[in-house]
Amino acid sequence: MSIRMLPGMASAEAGPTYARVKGEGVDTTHGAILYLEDISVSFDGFKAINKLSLDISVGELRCIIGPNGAGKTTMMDVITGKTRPTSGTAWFGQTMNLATMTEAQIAHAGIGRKFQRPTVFEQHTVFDNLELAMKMDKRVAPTLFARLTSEQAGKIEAVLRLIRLNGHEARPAGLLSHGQKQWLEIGMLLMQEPQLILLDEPVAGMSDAETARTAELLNELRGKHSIMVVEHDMGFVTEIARQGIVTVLHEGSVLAQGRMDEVQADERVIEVYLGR
Ligand SMILES: Nc1ncnc2c1ncn2[C@@H]1O[C@H](COP(=O)(O)OP(=O)(O)OP(=O)(O)O)[C@@H](O)[C@H]1O
Repeated sequence: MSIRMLPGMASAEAGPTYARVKGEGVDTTHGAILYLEDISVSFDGFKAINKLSLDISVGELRCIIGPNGAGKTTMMDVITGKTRPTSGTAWFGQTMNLATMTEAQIAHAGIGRKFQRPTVFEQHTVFDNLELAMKMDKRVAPTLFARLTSEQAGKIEAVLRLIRLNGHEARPAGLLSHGQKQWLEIGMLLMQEPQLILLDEPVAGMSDAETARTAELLNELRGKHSIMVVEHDMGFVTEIARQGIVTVLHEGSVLAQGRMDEVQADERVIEVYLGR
């Protein structure tokens, strides 16, 4: 991460920002869950994001790639309300203007983000982590110590299978491998049923086998959730992009967009990656 901190800024890794509840009232009648229009972000006059426009369709798995410093993290910070755009607009569905919402309101509306570094509750078991994530929903907080309904238990079971941690549910999360912790955190996001999931470098630090399993996991989520994945690992991106759109960011703008084979063959993309 090439993030320079300015006084008063919160750390990008400050902690989990889970979407709290399934988004209600997200108007996706025109088919898009997210619209970024002409977004710019300046830090002391330096344009980290420069007139960026991008939209994500409902159920799409969009991969975002780009060299270091391209503005990928800053873009996610704008979507989650951590950084305010200097100009431009960001819409969640047709009607929610993200620029007027706080980080907590955006999370509550249904945008869930997973940071690069896993932030699971290490002392708690895998099962408890998933249960706690589900019960962070403020509306059910009074039932924090109540028994799970069979529907809730079934949901946890389904997520455990999906994240390949069935059989590990009684283990303290602190004893999991790095990859397993990342899957658990994805599971915790899923428990909250976000409308849009943002994953920041999900396979960073994973073994090849863990990376392959993460690709399988994301392929299983395809079509069921709207997901934006920022990743440097091109093999992984190729696995999950399939025939979908890959967006290449460079100097804060969209440099190229298309299928993975198309963007990989694009001279401008080759140039920024190889620095020719
Ligand atoms: N808080 C900040 N203050 C000043 N400059 C910043 C700040 N955050 C990011 N930048 C700069 O903005 C540019 C974009 O950074 P950003 O972290 O969004 O890029 P990135 O594409 O996520 O890079 P990487 O792949 O290395 O994580 C970089 O030049 C970075 O140094």
